[in-house]
Parts: sequence; structure tokens; C-alpha cells
Amino acid sequence: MLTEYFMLNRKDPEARSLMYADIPTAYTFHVRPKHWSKRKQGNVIGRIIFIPPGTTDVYFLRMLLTKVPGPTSFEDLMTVNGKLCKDYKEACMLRGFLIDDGEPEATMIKVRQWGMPALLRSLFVMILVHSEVADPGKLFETNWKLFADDFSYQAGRGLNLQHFQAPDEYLKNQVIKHIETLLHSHFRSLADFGLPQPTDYAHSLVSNRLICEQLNYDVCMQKRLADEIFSALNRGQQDAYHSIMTSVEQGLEKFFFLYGHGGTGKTYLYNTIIAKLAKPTTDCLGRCILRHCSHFTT
Ligand SMILES: Nc1ncnc2c1ncn2[C@@H]1O[C@H](COP(=O)(O)OP(=O)(O)OP(=O)(O)O)[C@@H](O)[C@H]1O
Repeated sequence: MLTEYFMLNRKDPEARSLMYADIPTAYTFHVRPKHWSKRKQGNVIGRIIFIPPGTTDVYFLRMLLTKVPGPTSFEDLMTVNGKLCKDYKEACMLRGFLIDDGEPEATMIKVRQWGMPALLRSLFVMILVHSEVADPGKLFETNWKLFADDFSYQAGRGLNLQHFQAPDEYLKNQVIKHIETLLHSHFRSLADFGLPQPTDYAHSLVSNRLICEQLNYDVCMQKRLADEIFSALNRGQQDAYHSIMTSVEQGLEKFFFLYGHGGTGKTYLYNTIIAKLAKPTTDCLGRCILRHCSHFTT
């Protein structure tokens, strides 16, 4: 039926003003031999089978058939301004049938001035479900941090840590999980929009309070502190400091036992080392420093 419609458009200039769904209003389809001929009587309504919105190319083929009059072939549908597109989605985009990402992006920018993260997540899902966003993955990547603030707060409360900043990987995973739940309530899935899938691993990033506490230090403050106390190390502390830091920096993984009489500056020394080793949280999973031991390891 569809290929005969292309054929009809090649032969009959009158048919070319009609969209595929409208063609039965003016033409009748004959099965043997397959062809369309001018309608002589009766009023009919044409319909094209429903394809759920999503990322499959058939969905975009259907969109082209409902909006482009008189195509003569599949290639013709995929050609826009003389350019043969790589798929139907690109053709829809070039013809302006999909919402340019700038539009939902602008909506996000407006709403984030007053909306809470939960509202922004719902808005994102509404935009996906009810609009034809050209690139949902890109829209997600540029906005997911806006959706995540409350998850960091909740994780901090769960761990009983004030001003806790959860790792990005954990936050992104929480956002994905929540968006997945919202999409399910619309009978849609992450895969429909080419969005990333949640992982089980990310949750473990905030499951150990001790490690989270150590990862949550204020890096700038630690750097200032390090410079300040480092300059005051005495000779013995300097020797111990250099031995330990050489091992850490060269990855020698030596084990040190720091001993001395009470009040001779052991705690002062390892606080200096800890402050010196402070790194931004994104970089320090492999360098978590635990102070809560009689000796300490890095
Ligand atoms: N290089 C230094 N410059 C200035 N103050 C120092 C220095 N080293 C140690 N101190 C100070 O000396 C005091 C005792 O140091 P510290 O607590 O590190 O000793 P300690 O060996 O850990 O003691 P304890 O074994 O009893 O725990 C602290 O007030 C500390 O700030």
C-alpha cells in the first residue's frame, strides 16, 4: 500500500498534494493488481497504525508520512534540501518536526530559578513524554546535576554528615532511577529515549559512613592548613614526613609505624600528611585517608 502510494505520487501530480493518511479520501486502493485509482464515490478517513513515540526509526518514518505530502520513495522522505539523511529521525530534525533542544533547555533554565529538584525531574519527564525532543540523552547530560541536589542532602542525612556532597556517580544513578520510576508511570522506559540505565554499584559509594566522612573534607581548607602546619615541622617530623610521602607518591605501598613519647608531635605529623594528601572527592576514592586508627594507612 505504501510503496504503491510512492508509485502513485510519481505518476499523478494531483496525488502529490496529499499526505499518506489523506490519500484514501481521494483515491481507492485495489489489491489485485495493487494500485491506487481515483475515488468515484464514498467518504472515508485514512489512518496510519500507531507507533509509540520513542527512538525507533519506524516512529520517525510515521511522522514523516503524516507531515510530508507526495513522497515518491523512502529515499525521497529521507532527503531534505538535497541531502540524504542517515535516518528518518535526522530527516524529521532537518524538516523542523522535532523540538530543538534549545526550547526544553530554556524551559529548564526558567524553572530551575524557583523549582525544587523533584519538580525539575518531573518536568524533564513531561517534556520527554509529551514533546518530540531531538536528543533526550543530550538534554539529560546537560541537566542531570540540577535534578540531584536533594539526593546529596538525603544521603548526608542518612550518614549523619553535615554538608555532605555525594559523589557524582552516585547522584547521577539516583537521578536515573527516579526518572525511570516516573517514566514507568507513563508506561515508558529509559530505553525508549536512549537514556543511561541505573547500576547497582553506585549505591555502595555512600554506604560506608567512615569513608564518606573522609571523602567529604573541604579541599581548599585542607590545602591552607597543610601549608601552614607543614612549615612548622621540626627536623624529626620532616624526616618522617619525607619518608612517608615518598612512599605514597611513588606508590611503594610501604607500611609505617610512627612511635614516640607522648606529646612529641606524632598526631601533628600525620595531620600534616593528611592535609597534604587532600584531593577533590572525584579523584580520591583510591586515596581515602583513615585517621581513626592508632597507626594510619593511605
Ligand atoms: N612542629 C610543631 N610545631 C608546632 N606545634 C607542634 C609541633 N609538633 C607538635 N606540636 C604541638 O605539640 C602538642 C603535642 O603534639 P601531638 O599531639 O602531635 O603529640 P603526640 O605525639 O601525638 O602525643 P600523644 O602520643 O600523647 O597523642 C600539640 O599541641 C601539637 O600542636
